[in-house]
Amino acid sequence: MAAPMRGMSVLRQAFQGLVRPAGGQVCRQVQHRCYSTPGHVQVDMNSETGVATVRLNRPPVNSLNLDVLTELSIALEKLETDKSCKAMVLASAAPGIFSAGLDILEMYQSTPERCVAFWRALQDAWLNLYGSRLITMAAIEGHSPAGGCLLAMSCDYRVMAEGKFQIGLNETKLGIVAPFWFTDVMLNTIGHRETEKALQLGALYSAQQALSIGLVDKVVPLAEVMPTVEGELKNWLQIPAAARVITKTSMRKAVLDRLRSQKEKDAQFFADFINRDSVQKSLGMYIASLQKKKN
Ligand SMILES: CC/C=C\C/C=C\C/C=C\CC/C=C/CC(=O)SCCNC(=O)CCNC(=O)[C@H](O)C(C)(C)COP(=O)(O)OP(=O)(O)OC[C@H]1O[C@@H](n2cnc3c(N)ncnc32)[C@H](O)[C@@H]1OP(=O)(O)O
Repeated sequence: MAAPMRGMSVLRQAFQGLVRPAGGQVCRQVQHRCYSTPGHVQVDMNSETGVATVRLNRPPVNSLNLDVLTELSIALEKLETDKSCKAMVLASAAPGIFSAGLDILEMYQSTPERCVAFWRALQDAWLNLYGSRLITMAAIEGHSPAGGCLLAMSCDYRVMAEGKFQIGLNETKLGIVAPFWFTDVMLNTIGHRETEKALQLGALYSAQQALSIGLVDKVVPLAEVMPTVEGELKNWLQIPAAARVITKTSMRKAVLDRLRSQKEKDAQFFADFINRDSVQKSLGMYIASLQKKKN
């Protein structure tokens, strides 16, 4: 195993295949490169098709903490600069869940410094995903509330499993407020009227309801989600890449620039907002209600 290089995090080196982290695997084959680390984001690059599958892997519910968001950002950056990569499928390695959204424990009784670091990691992951040159598709094989919904909406296309799973920005139900850039992405996805209702109510939609308002693009049985994504990708891959990328960039630029121009202010605002007594009280009650559900 190569020794870690100075000035470069072990995590980043692991993703670049330079070190083999303890307990992890870095496998290189002719057609597939899998970057499997003890971390929470698995990347499988098919070099024959140019399609990478990125799986969130933080059981039980893929809640997004500082580590997951940092790993996701690094994985996306790496794929962005990989000339052989044309498309990325965002999926989950945990059954029944896409992502439960932000890790609520990162927002509850945390320090202001940790809150700022956590929020910066979320901003970077989102900027990398929403601003990606790649074709991005979400394979939603389970629940996808809040931050999970943000990730899915930030892709170019969404296929969701039918059944009991729900998707939506439910922040108000936790006593918190969807940040402006979450709102912007939802506005771009389902339009003003539906967003206004969805955000005020903190609505969580079934797959069929989500389809009817345009929050997802296709609903299929669970086992068909991945094959459907792969089929749809074939259409997208036929479009000349430069024309598609310019179109995507021009449509998303204003929303991306809005956050880019005020990242630090946004992070400070989050830390201040989340540490308000009233917000902490709401979060505490929400955490208790999640635990009570089980008893
Ligand atoms: C004026 C102001 C203007 C602007 C605002 C400025 C700033 C913005 C401020 C704040 C915005 C912050 C944005 C937040 C976005 C988010 O993503 S918040 C997270 C919201 N997520 C949820 O509400 C999901 C909650 N979870 C569930 O509903 C269920 O767990 C789910 C349906 C996903 C799965 O159900 P099930 O399979 O039955 O699993 P369990 O419920 O049994 O859960 C298993 C264990 O996981 C724990 N858990 C679940 N979700 C989370 C989570 N998001 N974070 C941390 N932990 C989670 C759950 O408690 C169980 O733990 P246990 O086994 O009991 O220890």
